[in-house]
Amino acid sequence: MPRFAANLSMLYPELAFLDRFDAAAKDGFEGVEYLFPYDFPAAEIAARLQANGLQQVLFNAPPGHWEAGERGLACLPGRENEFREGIARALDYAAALDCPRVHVMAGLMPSGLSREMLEATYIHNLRWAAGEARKTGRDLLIEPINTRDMPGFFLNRQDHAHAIVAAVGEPHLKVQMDLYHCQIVEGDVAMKVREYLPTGRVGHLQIAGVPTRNEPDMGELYHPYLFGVIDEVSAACGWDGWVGCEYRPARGAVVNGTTDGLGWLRALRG
Ligand SMILES: O=C(O)C(=O)CO
Repeated sequence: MPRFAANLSMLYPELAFLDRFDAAAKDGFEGVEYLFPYDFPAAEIAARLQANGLQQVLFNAPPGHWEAGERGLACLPGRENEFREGIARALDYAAALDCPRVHVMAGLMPSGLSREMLEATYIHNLRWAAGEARKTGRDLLIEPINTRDMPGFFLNRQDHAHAIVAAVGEPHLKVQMDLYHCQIVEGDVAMKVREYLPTGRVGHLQIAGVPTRNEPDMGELYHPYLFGVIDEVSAACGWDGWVGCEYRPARGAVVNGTTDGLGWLRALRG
């Protein structure tokens, strides 16, 4: 069975953020991920992790003006200084939370700029950032995201993400492979797991039911089969990453809605 991490930005929506750590541990999770820690002092989050015996496995670098609709800065010409400040802040939090990986969102494509210019900026920024991450022994991740959920997002496909990682040429830059986005954009998910996990360039997996982004036992993907493929390929190639449960509980923000929806995980645990 893969190692599953609770995504605290989406799971336990009925609870205040800091109370979600406790809830995840009670549900048997040993790792957590979420979008952003920056509203809280790192020491306060570290205390929650420690009190619950949880590992921080992933969070995101500052994405620009999230409330104004921005979704990352990495491909945006003219925002390089802000990008670098965000990476420095993220790496400080990663050190305080003992988190081995940070997701760096690409950004939305501004109108009037060529893809070539965005790609050159993206590679330039990522090369600098991955060099900073290397100094701290942590990985930065880039994630292809579907444009139904995030119209205009620059990075959408696994092959593009792997080409970027190759072009950057830094071992501390890896791909965050979200099977939910992968199914929506590309399909053939099991074969893509077989293709990409053994490359050593996948730093993290994420899952959700497709198309509604609810529990993985809902929708068109049959996750027990995919978990078997992940287990088989991991055993063969030595992949030992986490699988983030990044879905919205179908029952929403009702008390125990997330826990009630974890039947898929209880079934795996036996
Ligand atoms: O929207 C997603 O899938 C993300 O992981 C954003 O970080």
